[in-house]
Amino acid sequence: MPKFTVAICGGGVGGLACAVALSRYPDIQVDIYEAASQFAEVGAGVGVWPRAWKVVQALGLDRELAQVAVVAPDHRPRLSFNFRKGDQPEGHTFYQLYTPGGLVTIHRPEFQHILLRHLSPSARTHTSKRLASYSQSSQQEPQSRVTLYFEDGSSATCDVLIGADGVKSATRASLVDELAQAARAAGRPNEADSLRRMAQARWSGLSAYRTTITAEALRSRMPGHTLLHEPMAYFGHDRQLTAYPLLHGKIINVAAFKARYDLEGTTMKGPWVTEATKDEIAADFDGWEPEVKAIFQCITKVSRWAVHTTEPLPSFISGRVALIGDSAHASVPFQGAGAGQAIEDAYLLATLLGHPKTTLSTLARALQIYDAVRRPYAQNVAETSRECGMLFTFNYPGLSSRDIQTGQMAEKLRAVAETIQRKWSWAWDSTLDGDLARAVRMLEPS
Ligand SMILES: Cc1cc2nc3c(=O)[nH]c(=O)nc-3n(C[C@H](O)[C@H](O)[C@H](O)COP(=O)(O)OP(=O)(O)OC[C@H]3O[C@@H](n4cnc5c(N)ncnc54)[C@H](O)[C@@H]3O)c2cc1C
Repeated sequence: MPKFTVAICGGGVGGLACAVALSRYPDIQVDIYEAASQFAEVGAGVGVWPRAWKVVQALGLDRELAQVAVVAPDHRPRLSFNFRKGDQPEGHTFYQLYTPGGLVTIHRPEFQHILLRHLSPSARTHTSKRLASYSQSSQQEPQSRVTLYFEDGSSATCDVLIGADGVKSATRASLVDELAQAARAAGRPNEADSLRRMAQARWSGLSAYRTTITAEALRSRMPGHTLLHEPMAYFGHDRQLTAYPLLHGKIINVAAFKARYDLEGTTMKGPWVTEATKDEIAADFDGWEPEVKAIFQCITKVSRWAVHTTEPLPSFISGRVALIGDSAHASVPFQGAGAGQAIEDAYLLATLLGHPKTTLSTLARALQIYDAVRRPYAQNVAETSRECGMLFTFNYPGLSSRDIQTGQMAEKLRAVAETIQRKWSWAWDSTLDGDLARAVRMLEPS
């Protein structure tokens, strides 16, 4: 007989990492509800920094992942990313971003297969189950349950619901509605109105072209291309391109961004993901250096994503419901941190739920601790990701792109790079261990 049941809504990296982390506790029954008809990831890469990689190791996934990932040798400090100013005919490398601990780059579908393989046999997966909303009793009694309502008309119940349903999260919409109702009932109508606005994701003003190319194609176009050996980040005004090798260097992940910060926060009309052509991307990066042009020439298929984010929520939890990953804190991807943050949320929440002190009657407390420990950190990472995006595209306050085009270029670029290095230091100078220990201490007051 399980001590309680957990429903996870969404089988992306966050939801599956959470299910794998909960699989360590045989007394918790896990059900995963995924909207798609099968578990499928976008055929792109994901970079994982040391903080999240340590969680991957704790979950016992690292050996299998190392077979398919590009891992820094022995995880020793190394120079990881070359920063190059790319919006001119002759590229100019202005910085080498030092990434102590290294970056692990993983092909997303392989990552998902490995997570699925590590689910406990008792974890039940349900596909074609798109959550519409949920309800729960406002009285937090041990026997109160959460009811999930799916778009196909069916429903399910659980003791805890974890919303891992990404940036368009239906769980977040229901949770924000609960928080707004509570604010209104407490006589805070203004707070209720601003909460309601947080239910939906907002366009960041960024479009991301996402694709992979083969190293073979790139080698035949430009045998000495830097990307054949090292990750690259190319910078220009309102444009940025990050690329790195995957699958032991056989393929190269490419993410090219176009910024319209004047449109940040607006509502995007039409689909968020559309097909694009290599001519469109080449036109957006017209005048860029030959290395960048060579990348575009190798493209066979490319899609364009309108990158959406969420406003900082005042809570990731409500009663017996918790949000993790992009449903809680979707950010722009300029620190390569969204998936890593989802993995950290998943691991910390699962550790609290699996702890012997957590029972049906203390569930709400475990969720409160999750919120108290994870929310400030994850929201800070989302904010620094936004700042890095502005630096990458030379839109940072006090940073004029004219300065960069003209005489003061070297000095300004170095300042940009050093700021980026500083803003990324969270990724390699800290671990989740301290937060985990603090969370467990809060569960076990002396
Ligand atoms: C261009 C780009 C590059 C990026 N690069 C990196 C990187 O290098 N490193 C990094 O750490 N992060 C990166 N990210 C961010 C990362 O992709 C996300 O933060 C991460 O995928 C979030 O994981 P998640 O599980 O929370 O959500 P998702 O991966 O979006 O998964 C959500 C799941 O929920 C399902 N779902 C949705 N709605 C429902 C519903 N109503 N009911 C049931 N299921 C539902 C979806 O089908 C999906 O399977 C990048 C993002 C972009 C756009």
